[in-house]
Amino acid sequence: VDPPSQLPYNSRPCFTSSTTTDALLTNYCRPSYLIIGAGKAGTSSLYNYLLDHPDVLPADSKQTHYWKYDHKENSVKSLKKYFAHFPRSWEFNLEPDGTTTKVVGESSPGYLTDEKAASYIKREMPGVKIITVIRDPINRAMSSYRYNYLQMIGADTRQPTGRHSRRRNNGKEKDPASTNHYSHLEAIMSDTGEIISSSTSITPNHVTFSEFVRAEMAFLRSCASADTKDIMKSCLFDPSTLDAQWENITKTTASGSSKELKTHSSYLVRSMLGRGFYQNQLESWEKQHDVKVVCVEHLTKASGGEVLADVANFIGLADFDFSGTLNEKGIYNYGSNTGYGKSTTWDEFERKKRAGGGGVDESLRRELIEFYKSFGEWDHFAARCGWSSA
Ligand SMILES: Nc1ncnc2c1ncn2[C@@H]1O[C@H](COP(=O)(O)OS(=O)(=O)O)[C@@H](OP(=O)(O)O)[C@H]1O
Repeated sequence: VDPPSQLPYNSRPCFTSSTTTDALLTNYCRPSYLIIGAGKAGTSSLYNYLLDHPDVLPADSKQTHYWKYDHKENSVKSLKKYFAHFPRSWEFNLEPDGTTTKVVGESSPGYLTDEKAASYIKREMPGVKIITVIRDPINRAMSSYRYNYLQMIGADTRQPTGRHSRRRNNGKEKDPASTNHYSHLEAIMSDTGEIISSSTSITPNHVTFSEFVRAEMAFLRSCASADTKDIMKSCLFDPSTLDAQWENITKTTASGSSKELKTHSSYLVRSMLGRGFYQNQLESWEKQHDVKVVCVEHLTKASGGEVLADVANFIGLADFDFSGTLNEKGIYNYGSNTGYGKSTTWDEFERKKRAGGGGVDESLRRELIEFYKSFGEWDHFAARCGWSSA
């Protein structure tokens, strides 16, 4: 447990006429904490759990992705657009000197992969507390495969799950064949927990998990610079290397060209393993910010409350008893019950787990552990988070 922290901005998150010369920003308030990722590692749960603290106010949405997409504008007008996602000063119970114990935050998983975001955030919100939730990278990759690939290429029977799916059909009619096809797969996934990696016979035109990760391993091995092994810089930021990886998937999978590759979240699919290089991504953040790393494996019904108390302490909040939070709130964005504000009860979660399936084949898992080890990534967090190395 770290020593208690101070709230950012000397407890003055809001711009008042005495703290800003920019009339446009008056009464707007800055987030005091950002959950920067990792995607599919439990960011929705952490965001929603923290809202239990009486001094944490909700933003208008869990994620804005502002610092990833809009920061280039770099104008007061654009900043105002960002701060408009958060409550205004009158909701913060400001003291006459502008201080408050209340905070607001947001949770945009795309920030972690973007070292430029680290600098922009530092410039505009110095002292903001940075939180990352991480997860066994192989389980994270499987979750991403289901959500960013399987669901996206056939997201027809679901509620919208974010900006990607809202864009998906451009308002056009859905293809009835694909609706039937994937609703069948989804039914199988959610009802019986059938193993996805062996479901080729059900959906012969989708790329399997094993095909994806094998292609990505080959790609990352070939482009990561041998001495630094810095995969973020060498492999994931250059669109041309990503295109090469895409082609590689088509070449290396049997009848690859007839498989359905296109999805609106293609970047996320192309970096299913890459986004599990947590330490590599965190380096640029840790140089500039106070960073707290949380293992999702510790966010259990039994002891998740202590982890949350530690996170609250890190933000600078007053002590609060989170022991009932996880039990009450359940697990957010679980399995096919996707949605940043959608939760699944622990009983349901346990039932699905007992039903089994959907996991990663043992020998492939061993191969992936060796892969992460060869870059020095696995050993960084495996013991601390309790990832199974067997
Ligand atoms: N408390 C707790 N313990 C264990 N696992 C948990 C917990 N909370 C969320 N999760 C799992 O995290 C996955 C969702 O992650 P995110 O909310 O970050 O996804 S997203 O990137 O915002 O779409 C999603 O993983 P999958 O179910 O494997 O897809 C959730 O089940």
